[in-house]
Amino acid sequence: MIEIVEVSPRDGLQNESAILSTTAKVELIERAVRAGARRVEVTSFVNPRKVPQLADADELMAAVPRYDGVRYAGLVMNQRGLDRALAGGVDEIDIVVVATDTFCGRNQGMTTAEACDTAASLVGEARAAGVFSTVTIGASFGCPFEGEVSLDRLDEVLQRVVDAGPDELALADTIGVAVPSDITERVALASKLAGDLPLRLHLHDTRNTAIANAVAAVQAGVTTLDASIGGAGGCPFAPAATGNVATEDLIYLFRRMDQPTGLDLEQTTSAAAWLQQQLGTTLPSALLRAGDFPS
Ligand SMILES: CC(C)(COP(=O)([O-])OP(=O)([O-])OC[C@H]1O[C@@H](n2cnc3c(N)ncnc32)[C@H](O)[C@@H]1OP(=O)([O-])[O-])[C@@H](O)C(=O)NCCC(=O)NCCSC(=O)C[C@@](C)(O)CC(=O)[O-]
Repeated sequence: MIEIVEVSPRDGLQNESAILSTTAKVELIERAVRAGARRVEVTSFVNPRKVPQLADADELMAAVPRYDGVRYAGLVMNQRGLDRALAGGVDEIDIVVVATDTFCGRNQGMTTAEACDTAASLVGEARAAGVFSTVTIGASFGCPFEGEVSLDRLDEVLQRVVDAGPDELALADTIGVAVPSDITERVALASKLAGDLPLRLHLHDTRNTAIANAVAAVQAGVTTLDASIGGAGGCPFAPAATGNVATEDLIYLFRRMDQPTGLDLEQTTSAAAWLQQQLGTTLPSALLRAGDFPS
């Protein structure tokens, strides 16, 4: 079984010029849940001046309906964010550490080492509160400011993140530069350092490699992948960022590879069409353009 974590309400919306209402965000989450999503990253608890698209995180948490077996995650990067996420009743927190100092500074005003220290403290507090934690390492495959991220650098960051003790580790291809051989190599490194810690991949499709990378990830033993309805998304602090791999494109891929995801393709594609209309933009999803096969 491939587990797809739906990130459209957070990553999908954070870089859009249109700001959806809280009601529309709730509808997006409900549509994802109706399509079968069981883990949804619903928002982020960051400085609202830096990411105005998600400034209503507290209101959203108060408004979103809860369903048995569905876990809601919130992105946090500092103590204030954790406090808000816990007050909102998230089931999971996702903490970000960016692998290069330049990008980490632009994203969250810290060096990578400071972000690792912060992550360790946030993980500890989340665990004490009974909340599951993931640490996502941004720019694990390349940085828009520093270029290549060496294996040695990733090794160093991975060790510090593993020492922080999260429940799950994620490698992110923030600017969509990875190719399948990079996935194989870096998943092997993470698996070696992380032991039994569950590993998740967060792929952006900036250079049309995300589907190939998803196949490589599964072949390397990763069974949890992030994806976004319609392929919406991108990091506002990375120049020319584009969206995540589209959820419906992964559902199609894995269905034809006889690897169930538990997600409904028709409902997900219909959610993508709805989201496209809400955002007033053309989303990059292939299934939205071409339709299912056989139809
Ligand atoms: C990290 C912070 C929060 C540090 O926040 P900061 O602004 O550097 O912190 P500060 O201590 O200088 O505070 C400045 C103001 O922000 C407020 N503030 C401070 N923190 C919070 C908070 N949590 N919630 C609400 N307000 C907050 C704080 O109260 C203060 O308000 P003022 O006194 O000026 O009125 C900030 O730099 C920030 O918001 N950065 C945005 C980072 C972000 O959202 N990036 C995009 C998501 S990461 C991503 O996309 C990558 C990922 C995960 O998808 C994987 C991948 O693809 O790589």
